[in-house]
Amino acid sequence: MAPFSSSILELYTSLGLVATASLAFITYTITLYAYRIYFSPLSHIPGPKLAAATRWYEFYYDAILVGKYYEQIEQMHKKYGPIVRITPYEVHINDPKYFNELYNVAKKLDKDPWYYSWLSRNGSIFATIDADHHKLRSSVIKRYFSTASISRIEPVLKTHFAVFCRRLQECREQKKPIPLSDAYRSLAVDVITDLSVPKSYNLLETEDFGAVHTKFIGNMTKFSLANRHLLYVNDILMATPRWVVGLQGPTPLAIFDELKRQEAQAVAVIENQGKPIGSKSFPVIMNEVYKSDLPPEEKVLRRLTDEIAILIGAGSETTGATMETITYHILANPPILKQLKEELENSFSSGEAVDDVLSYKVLEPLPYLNACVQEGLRLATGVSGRLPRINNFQPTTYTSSQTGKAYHIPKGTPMSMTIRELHYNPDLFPDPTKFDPVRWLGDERLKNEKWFAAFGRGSRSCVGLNLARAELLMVVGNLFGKFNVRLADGVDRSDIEMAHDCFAPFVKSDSKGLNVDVLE
Ligand code: HEM
Repeated sequence: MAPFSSSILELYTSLGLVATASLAFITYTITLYAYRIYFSPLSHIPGPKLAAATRWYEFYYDAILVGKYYEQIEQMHKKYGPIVRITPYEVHINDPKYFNELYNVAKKLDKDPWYYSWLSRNGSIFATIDADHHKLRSSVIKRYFSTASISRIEPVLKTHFAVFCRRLQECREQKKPIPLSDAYRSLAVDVITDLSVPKSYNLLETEDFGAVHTKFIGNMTKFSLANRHLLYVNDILMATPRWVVGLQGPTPLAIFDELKRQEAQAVAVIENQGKPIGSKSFPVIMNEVYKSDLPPEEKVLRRLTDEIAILIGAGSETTGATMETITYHILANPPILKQLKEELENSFSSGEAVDDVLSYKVLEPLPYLNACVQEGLRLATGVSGRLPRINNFQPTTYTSSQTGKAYHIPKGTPMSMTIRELHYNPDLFPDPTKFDPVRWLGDERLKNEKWFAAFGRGSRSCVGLNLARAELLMVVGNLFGKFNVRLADGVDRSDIEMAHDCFAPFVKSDSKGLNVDVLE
C-alpha cells in the first residue's frame, strides 16, 4: 500500500493536470470566441455575439428546441437589419430584391456542405455540394421531369388519383372522417415511388392511409437535425445491428427499417442492371439513372440509395404539406370554396366529374383553380430551410436595397436566404397570412410572380416542380370537383401551420391533422 503522503501527492498531481487541461481549454475557447467576434473577416456583419462566437447557439434552437432557429433569425433581422451573422461562419440576408441575385442560374455557387450534411445523403443531387458535380448528376433526373414529360407521367398520376378518390368514397359510405394529412402525403409517396423505384409503396391502400410512413418521415427529419451538429449520427444508426437499434425504442427502429427498405430498392436497381421488374410499363427514374452514361462511380449502392431517399422525402412531404394548406384554406373560406366549385362545375359535364378522375390536362387551363394552388404554394412554403450557397471563387458584395450600405462577404462564406421571408413580406404581399387567390389572377399575377419562389430559383431549384404542380391541380380539382367535404369538428389553422423548421415546415407536435368529413 502506498504511504499516505505519496497518495496525497498523486492526488494533487492529477488534480493539477485536470486543472491545467481545463485552464488550457477555457483559454483556448475564450481566445477562439474572441477571435470570431472581433477579428474574423465576418466581424463587421451585425448580429448577436453569441451566434458569432459558437455554433452551440444554433444547436440549442435547432436540435434541442427542434427547428426553432428560424424564429431567432427573424428576430435578428428585426433588430440588426437585412444582413445578419447567424453562426461563426454564415450570413443570412432578408432583402427580397437580393433573392434573384443570390439564386441565379448565371452564378456558379456551391451548396454549404455543413448545412446539407443534415440527412447524410451526399450522394443525392439535392445534397451534392459542388456546382459542376451537381450539373453532371442532375441531368438525367431533370430530363425525366421536364414540362413535356408530364403527359408521359399522367397515366401514372391517374392510377393513384383513382385510388385516392375510391378511398374518399369509402369514407363517405362509412361516414368516417378522412385523415387528409396522411392521405395526401401517402398519395405523393405512391406517385414518386411508382415513378422512381422498382417497387411502389402503395400506402394509400393501407388501412391507416400510410400514417406509419408519414410518422417515419417526420421523425427521421427531426432526428436528423442533430446530425447536422453532431456529424455521423445517421451513419452510426445505419451501421448499428438491428437488435441494438431495437433496444433504443420503436422510433429509431422504424427509422432504421425504413432506411433499409430504401436501400433494398437501390440493390434491386443494381441487381437488375436497370431493367424493369414487375408490371411497370413506363421508365423508372432510378433505372434510367443506372442505364445512363453517368460514370460507374455515380451508380454505386450508396449514391443510388441517397438519391432514392431524397426523391421520396422531397417528393412527398413538400407536396403533401402544400395540399394540406390549400385544402384547409379553401374549406375555411366559404366564398372561395363557392367560386372554385362553380369554376369546376362549369368546366365539366356531370358525368365526367362523377365517373372519371379529372386529369391534369383538363384541369390545367382553369384560372381560379390555378390561383388557389399558387396561393397555397406561397403560404405553405414547402421548403422552410434557409438554403445557404457559397461562392468559392470570389468575394461577394451585398448592397442593402433599403439603406444602400455595402457589405463585403469573403469568398467561401455560406450566404443564405429564406423563401418564407419573401412570401410573408407585407410590402410584397399585403396582409400576407391571408389566403387570397386573387393575388394570382390577371395583372396581379404578373406583378406577384416576381416574388414567388416556392420551388426555389437558379440552378438548384426544384427538379420536381412540374410533377408537383400536376399533383396539386389534380388533388384540388378532384377533391372539390367530385366531392363535398367540410372540416371535421375541432380542426383549426394551427393544425396545419408551420411550428418547426426541419428544412420542410412541420406542424406543432399535438396537431390534430387535417381531418375532413365527406358529405353526400
Ligand atoms: C409543392 C411541392 C414542392 C416544393 C414546394 C418544392 C420545393 C423545392 C425547393 C425550394 C427546392 C430547392 C432546395 C434547395 O435549394 O436546397 C427543391 C429541390 C428539390 N426538389 Fe422539390 N419541391 C416540391 C416537390 C418536389 C417533388 C414532387 C419532387 C420529386 C421529384 C421534388 C424533388 C426535388 C429535388 C430532387 C430537389 C433538389 C434539386 C437539386 O438540387 O438539383 N420536389 N424543391
